[in-house]
Amino acid sequence: MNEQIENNQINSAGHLTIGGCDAVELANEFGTPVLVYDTAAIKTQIRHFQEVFTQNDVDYAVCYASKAFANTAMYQLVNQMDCHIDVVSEGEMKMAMHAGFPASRMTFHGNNKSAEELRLAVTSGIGVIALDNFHEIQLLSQILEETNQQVDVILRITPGISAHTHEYIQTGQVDSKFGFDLESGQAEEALQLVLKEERMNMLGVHAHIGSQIFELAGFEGEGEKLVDLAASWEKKYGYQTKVLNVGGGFGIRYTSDDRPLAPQDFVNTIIKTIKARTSELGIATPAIWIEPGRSIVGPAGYSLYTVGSRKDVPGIRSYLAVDGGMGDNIRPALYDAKYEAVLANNPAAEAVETVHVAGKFCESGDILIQEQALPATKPGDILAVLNTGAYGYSMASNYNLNPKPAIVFAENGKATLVTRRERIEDLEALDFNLDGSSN
Ligand SMILES: Cc1ncc(COP(=O)(O)O)c(C=O)c1O
Ligand SMILES: N[C@@H](CCCC[NH3+])C(=O)O
Repeated sequence: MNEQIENNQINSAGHLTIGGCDAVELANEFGTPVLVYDTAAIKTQIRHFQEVFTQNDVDYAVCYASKAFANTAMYQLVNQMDCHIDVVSEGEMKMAMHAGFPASRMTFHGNNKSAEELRLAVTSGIGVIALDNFHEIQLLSQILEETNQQVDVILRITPGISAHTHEYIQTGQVDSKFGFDLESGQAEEALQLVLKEERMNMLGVHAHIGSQIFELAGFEGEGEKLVDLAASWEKKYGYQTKVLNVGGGFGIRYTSDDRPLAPQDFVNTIIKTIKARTSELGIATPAIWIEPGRSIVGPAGYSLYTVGSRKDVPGIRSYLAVDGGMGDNIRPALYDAKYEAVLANNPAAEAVETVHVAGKFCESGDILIQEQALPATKPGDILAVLNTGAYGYSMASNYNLNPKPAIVFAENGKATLVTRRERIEDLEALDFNLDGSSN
């Protein structure tokens, strides 16, 4: 049996359970593809992050990076857990506020925030704006003047650290579209500008070195660089950094071969690194903020699909097709990301063959899993792809006009539909006829 499944995740019917709910019954009730979250797992991970800060006795904020997965219920859940959130668009900001999430606990990120987005942020009382570039400092300055507002800001810097992860998801290295470069003095120039802005309250510094990182070294280097920067700014400008936001990026287990540290262990090391360096340099330890996305929602998510057709290419391989694919999970096609699946209607059955799990999209690259050992399957079986909670739904598309899946939250044997399946009518509603009339 797949070692990522717990023994207590198989019920008396021999089916996989998620949050105490029978996965086959969930598939029957809500249809497939459906994305199911074990919400207890989300809460437990958030608590682990919170505990590691309290154990180390530092001021902190756990800012859930909502780009990893956002819907109304998720914003409400993280609000209940006293998290902050990171938002990167008008859409994320508006949905979070609509869900009742207070703007004061939001950090607004992005490398090309529009004037409208910045205006919405400041007039809604956004907690923090993460300044990313010189154009934005100027734009925000005008908007604050025009709206007669004040705002807390942090400077996003690129610390020049290349974390060992897929090139597309590295963001902290020097050659990055995000943030102010440290080495060339851009970050310091940005500080000088912000300190002159009476309507901007300089809260601190932010860095994010990449995503799905397994090694500690990058985070240690990041922590040290941020403290060194804070110390040098204090010495030179008398400016005391109140917040060091170290971003997210804590790697998770996708396949049985992955052996990451527990996410909170990365954070423990970051906290210890920062405390040691601040004490060495004789400055106060600022509050430490983290922005985990993947580690909060990734392992909690399961994508349920129905098995359909099959193609056996003699002597080469077999393709087992499911009713979703790159439209609901682009990661294998985009990053060559690896996943594992289990047969939800019999997860304990012995594997008898290795197949390619193919999606239904018109693209040869629409292969969800390259090599998956599985028991014998037949059309109608339910396949559960594991650890699909992060950057699946949030990067979903309507390629081939396939509607996006439904989302269900499961906990203590109770399943709640939190996002209904998209209907083709939802997409048609955006369109007009050829002559421009309503259709
Ligand atoms: C600024 C920022 N913070 C946080 C995250 C979340 O990263 P992860 O989901 O890897 O924890 C990202 C995405 O990589 C990001 O760009
Ligand atoms: N979307 C990426 C991570 C990038 C995060 C954005 N900074 C993934 O699926 O792994």
